Amino acid sequence: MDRTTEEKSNVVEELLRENGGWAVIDGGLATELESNGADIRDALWSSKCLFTCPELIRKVHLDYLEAGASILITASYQATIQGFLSRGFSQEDSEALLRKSVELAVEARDLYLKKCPQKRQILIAASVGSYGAYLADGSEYSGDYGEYVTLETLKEFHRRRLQVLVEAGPDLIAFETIPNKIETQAYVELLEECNIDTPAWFAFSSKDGVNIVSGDSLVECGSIADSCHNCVAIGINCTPPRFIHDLIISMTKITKKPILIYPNSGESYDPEKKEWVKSAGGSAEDFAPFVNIWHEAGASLIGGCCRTSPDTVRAISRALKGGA
Ligand SMILES: C[S+](C)CC[C@H](N)C(=O)O
Ligand SMILES: N[C@@H](CCS)C(=O)O
Ligand SMILES: [Zn+2]
Repeated sequence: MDRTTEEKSNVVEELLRENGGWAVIDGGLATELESNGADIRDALWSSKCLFTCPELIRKVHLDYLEAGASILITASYQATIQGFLSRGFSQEDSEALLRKSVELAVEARDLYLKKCPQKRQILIAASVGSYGAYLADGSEYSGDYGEYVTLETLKEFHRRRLQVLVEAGPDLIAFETIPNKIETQAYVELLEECNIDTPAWFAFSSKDGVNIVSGDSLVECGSIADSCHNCVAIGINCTPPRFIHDLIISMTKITKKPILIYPNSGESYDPEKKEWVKSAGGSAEDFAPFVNIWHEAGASLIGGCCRTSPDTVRAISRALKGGA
């Protein structure tokens, strides 16, 4: 049965209510694909697995559900029509790969719920990585797209991709690792222009605990997201754990919507080698001891991003349930 727009827009609130005020997002999908042997040192990064090893994506989704995640983020972070076309796929096949990312997560949810004695709500969030992710040069961590990339360029880049993902029927759209204000604005305008009624979250990345990675103001970008009627949660992802607390405090001042955080391990990414390197700022491979502090500070949706694993998710889940 088709859900109404109102039912769709309440999915996050409902999940939080059912769960007592918090919910666990999964961990790094790409990281776990690599841990399972996938080679994603490629311009398509993890979206390469959509055509090389789709069954592995389904397995990793299942592993995250078994670890306690209630929200699965699809393998579409770096899946773009332009990226697939440049690799020789047709328009039709490129769109099918985008849909496949949602289908694999839905299949994992169905498999999990079939064998899970305690039924629980599980949401599928269709990942939309930035234009910088598609460029595959690490520019999602600088937000520097050069002077020729305009608001219209970004809207044109994301439009069909967003429509195809929405048509595949996810519960949510996850705009992730958003690096700058112009891309935030592009997403908000596209949701409206395309009459999309699927709810969305906006997750920004920061490397100083104050602004988002481009230097654009978190307060300003978060407020743009907050004013979007599709937006059901705002937060931070792929950001070192040491910055998270201050960022949550900043967000509580600009939104009443649920706040989400899914930090990375604190390492930094080398886009040329496509490897993660220990960062001088120190790393916190296991940030589970902090999650209750972050929850008290205002975050209600908590998970992990790059270089986190099902073990991280298990530890987050245990900590939020009141375990050690
Ligand atoms: C979130 S980053 C680690 C994704 C990969 C990056 N866009 C690249 O292609 O190198
Ligand atoms: N959700 C992405 C990473 C975002 S930085 C992944 O597939 O791992
Ligand atoms: Zn990440």
